[in-house]
Amino acid sequence: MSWPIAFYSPVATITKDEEKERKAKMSSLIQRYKDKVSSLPMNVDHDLCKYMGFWHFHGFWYHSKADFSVEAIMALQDHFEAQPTDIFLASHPKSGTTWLKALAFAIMNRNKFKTHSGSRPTHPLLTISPHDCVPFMESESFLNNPSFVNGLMHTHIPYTSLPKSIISSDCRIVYLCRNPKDVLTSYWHFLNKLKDDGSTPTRLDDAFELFSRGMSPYGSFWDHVIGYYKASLERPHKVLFLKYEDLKKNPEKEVTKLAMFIGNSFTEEEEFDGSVKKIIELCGFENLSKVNKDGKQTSKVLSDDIYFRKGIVGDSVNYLTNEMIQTLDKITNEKFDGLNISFEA
Ligand SMILES: Nc1ncnc2c1ncn2[C@@H]1O[C@H](COP(=O)(O)OS(=O)(=O)O)[C@@H](OP(=O)(O)O)[C@H]1O
Repeated sequence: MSWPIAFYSPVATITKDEEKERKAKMSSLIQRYKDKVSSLPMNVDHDLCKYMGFWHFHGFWYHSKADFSVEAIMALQDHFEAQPTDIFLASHPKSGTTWLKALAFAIMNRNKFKTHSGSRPTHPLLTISPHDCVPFMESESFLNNPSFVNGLMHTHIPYTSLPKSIISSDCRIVYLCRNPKDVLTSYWHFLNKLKDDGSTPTRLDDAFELFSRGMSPYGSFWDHVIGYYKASLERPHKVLFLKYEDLKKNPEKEVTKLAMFIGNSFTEEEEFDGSVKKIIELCGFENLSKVNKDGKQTSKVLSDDIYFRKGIVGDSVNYLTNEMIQTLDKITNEKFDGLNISFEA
């Protein structure tokens, strides 16, 4: 079966009729995958699945309430054709995706848009969300209209479940990893922000129990990290492994590394004239959270401000109990045993 439309179409310009036709074909294709998804195993063995159900697919868990993603992954696996020049940003949810999107977009488009000048600044990151600058592959809007600039896309798909062409085309992948305790803390806050309809908030100990059993969207968190980490050792020129904590601690070094890896190294002049610092500032939590603070847009599923909370390292100590911290540290030590992955916080 071939994809009903040309799937790879950078910044496609299509007519309204073509768009309508594309959507109709896409929803019938997705419907076929929905039938497959309904036969996947779920975490029904657990009390919490009443309000936090997860499908199990190719060794990872996917939130059943956001069930579109599993169909989308199946569709992408069967039909997505990556190009060798594409750049894929990858992360487990709540690991700093928004930040990575902003940085990669700003680096790749630094000669195109103005951040500061006497005239009106034109940089998209001064007015719109990083999520609108870099599309999320397994989303409905991307599948319906796969347009993007510079071949830059983001995915949460685990390495072993990526569409095969992403590996075989030899394109580059940047993975951002974060301390699991902060990932859980961020995810739990996010879950409850989603419930601004007054429904019962998710309790932290419930979120903790599921997370530590590997049940987070695209989890287990640890297996997600291990997949990309090992790939970065096997294919260092094609897979770059970054850490949120390193970006916080030494942003210039990490941003320079990122720019070099994606083929947009800073020139000596740029390093000298403060260009790296300007990008870091533009993509910093302070600036982006300000730009995206009035995020309630009716046309969007999620508001822009939902991706910004504190943006710091180690906030988990303010929420997790000592017992939770010890359990997560133990899992992390066991899972990452023999791997050079560690976190300060
Ligand atoms: N620019 C910048 N710098 C540093 N940190 C940032 C930035 N933007 C977002 N954040 C923080 O990242 C957390 C959200 O994670 P993600 O962006 O991965 O979320 S998502 O997966 O796209 O839904 C979430 O972390 P917590 O504050 O710990 O909840 C955000 O605040």
